[in-house]
Amino acid sequence: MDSPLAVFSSAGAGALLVAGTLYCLFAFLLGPVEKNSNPAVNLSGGSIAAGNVRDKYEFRRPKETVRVTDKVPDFVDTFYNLVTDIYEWGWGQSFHFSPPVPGKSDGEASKLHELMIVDLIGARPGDRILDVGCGIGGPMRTIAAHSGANVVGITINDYQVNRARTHNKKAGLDKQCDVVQGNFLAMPFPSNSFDGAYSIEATCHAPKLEEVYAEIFRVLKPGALYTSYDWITTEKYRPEEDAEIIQGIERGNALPGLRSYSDITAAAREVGFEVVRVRDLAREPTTARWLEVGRMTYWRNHVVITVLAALGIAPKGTVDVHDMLRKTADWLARGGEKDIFSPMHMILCRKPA
Ligand SMILES: C=C(CC[C@@H](C)[C@H]1CC[C@H]2C3=CC[C@H]4[C@H](C)[C@@H](O)CC[C@]4(C)[C@H]3CC[C@]12C)C(C)C
Ligand SMILES: C[S@@+](CC[C@H](N)C(=O)[O-])C[C@H]1O[C@@H](n2cnc3c(N)ncnc32)[C@H](O)[C@@H]1O
Repeated sequence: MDSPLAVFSSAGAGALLVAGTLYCLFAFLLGPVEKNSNPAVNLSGGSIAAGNVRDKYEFRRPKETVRVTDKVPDFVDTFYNLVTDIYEWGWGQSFHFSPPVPGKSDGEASKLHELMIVDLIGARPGDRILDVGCGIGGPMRTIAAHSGANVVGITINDYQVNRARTHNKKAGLDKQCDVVQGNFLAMPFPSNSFDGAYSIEATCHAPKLEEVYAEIFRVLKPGALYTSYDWITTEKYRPEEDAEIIQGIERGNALPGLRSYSDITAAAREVGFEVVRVRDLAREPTTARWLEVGRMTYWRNHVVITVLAALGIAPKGTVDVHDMLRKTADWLARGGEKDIFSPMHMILCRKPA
């Protein structure tokens, strides 16, 4: 007969095995902890009450992209209420793409892409830098920590302001990083008050690019630099063949209409900027490596969200939003593969001294 100690230790080993298996399954389903500063159990509708998420999603699902100029900021705000938690959970704290860097992980490549901005605009300790359309502040924290500059971010979405402030505090950067809710088409900042500015994949939400550029121009000090990574259609885009792909991208990302690469330089010059440099950072390699959402990842996330929504932990409607994002990812990949679309068209401008 087994000694009581032996029985106890084999039961203990069994329990440990079950616990270990459950933990691995849980970690597999919810994703790696370091990536998910926002675990799946926190998925919400942003500032929209959980019970209203489905109605709001129905509201923002028109077949046509919203093009009525004065409705765009509200529409974009609703969009970010619906997607912010899913983005943070499934992508991270930086809501943008980045070119792959050989030998570096996706996270490292994303940081390098953000750090390039420090060099481009020459951000230095003590400078006051503006982040136009800051999301939940991933890039802001990287740039502030690396450069020693103070960064002020603006986003239309109140929920993102709260997330960004929480993360700034956690990172010990709340003295250097400030976030305000507001419309980048009419910013609550005095003229000539920033030493530099940048925007990452945000000005594509502006119905008229000249309007947001004019605001950035106004708040920059003379001689200061502004850089933008923006979404554009490339010279290979043929509306008669490719319109469906571009409309798919616009619909799934709350864009009022993608602009051609040539419109970017024209808009910058129109508001008075000197254009210093222009480069498409997505052109090599030509495949859409910047959007590799594996099928396994999608299905894992789909299962997690479906279960959480069925249990009433995630709001009803989250499954629809997630499904919409998967379709969006397909349109983005098709646009990238055909080389008719880039999310990383870089422009560097100076406000004349
Ligand atoms: C600049 C913008 C957003 C760019 C990207 C951050 C997001 C564009 C598409 C998003 C995603 C698509 C698929 C999702 C996936 C189905 C889910 O399981 C996990 C999250 C996704 C990967 C999600 C993450 C963010 C994007 C890549 C726009 C709005 C101007
Ligand atoms: C794709 S996210 C990019 C966020 C951030 N730049 C990053 O890379 O993590 C676009 C951002 O632009 C902001 N935005 C869009 N339209 C805006 C507007 N009219 N005024 C202020 N912010 C706006 C959104 O709220 C969101 O924070």
